[in-house]
Amino acid sequence: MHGSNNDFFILDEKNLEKNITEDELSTLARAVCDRQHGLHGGADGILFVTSGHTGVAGKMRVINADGSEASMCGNGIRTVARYLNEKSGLDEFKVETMYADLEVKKSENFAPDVPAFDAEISPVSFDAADLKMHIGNKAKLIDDLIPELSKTLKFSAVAVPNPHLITFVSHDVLIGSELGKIASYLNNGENPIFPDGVNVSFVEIQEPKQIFVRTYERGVGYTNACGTAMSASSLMYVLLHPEQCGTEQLISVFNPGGMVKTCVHQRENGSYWMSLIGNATFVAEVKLAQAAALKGDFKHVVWNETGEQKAYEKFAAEVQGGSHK
Ligand SMILES: N[C@@H](CCC[C@H](N)C(=O)O)C(=O)O
Repeated sequence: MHGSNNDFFILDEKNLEKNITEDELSTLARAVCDRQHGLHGGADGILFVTSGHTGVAGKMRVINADGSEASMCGNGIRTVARYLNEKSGLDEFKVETMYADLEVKKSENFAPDVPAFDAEISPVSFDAADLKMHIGNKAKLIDDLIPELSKTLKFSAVAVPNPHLITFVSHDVLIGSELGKIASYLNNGENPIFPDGVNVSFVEIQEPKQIFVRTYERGVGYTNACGTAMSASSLMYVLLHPEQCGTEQLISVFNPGGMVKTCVHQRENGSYWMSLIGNATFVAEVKLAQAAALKGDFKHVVWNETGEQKAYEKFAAEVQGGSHK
């Protein structure tokens, strides 16, 4: 499945041949997601679906391509929402994630045969402790320089709740090599600023209420799109450019894999949350033996295409023609 071509394998615990250990889940993610030797060209991660606690339709765990676990995945939760919607028949329900039970609902199709879902992205925090960010004794970072990374770019850090570092750039910087340089350093596991890594996004404002987000993800690398990054970027856009866009206004967020819509909300207590609305595309139904998959042996995989990708590609080509990419 994918959201904006940010692709995943959904693995439902109910379909396992036998219980999987934490180490095996991580090994499986590395094996199936590998872009060279993985399953059908690999993926950005595994979304592990379990039943969850009372009051939710299911629980989503996010295992990155490198086997690490993330607290949230914005594009992923829409595909899990669709998966659970088709299993339960419910159009609106909650999904348990690492830190919160999040509201999801079926949305209007983005285009013919391009089903879409709307997901709550929350909780939001700017605190260095939540971000596991160490920049001197700074408690937060909003539109500020990090001289070790760049003499000119100003960064903002926000957890939604996975950590994001965001900077607004020109078109040339957006498509240049600086994102890769900065993000690979911050995700090398040795740097003192984000020792646990961080998702890094370069954002171009294309016109009022329209941005383009390019992301290098922790645990993955360059991705077609990152839903939490697009939500975090929308929040920073509203906070830093209130003259262009406020809360409760729809934002078109373009990315290398397509386009989503976001909306920033503020609760009475001042805290923020975002709606992330975008496609939830099922590419194929896949069957493979558990033991073979763990060894990275995909010779006997059964891969049945749904046929949905064609409609998505038509939609993506149309919307990308409409962005200023
Ligand atoms: N692609 C996701 C985010 C996945 C997790 C991320 N790599 C992390 O480690 O925080 C999204 O759509 O939000």
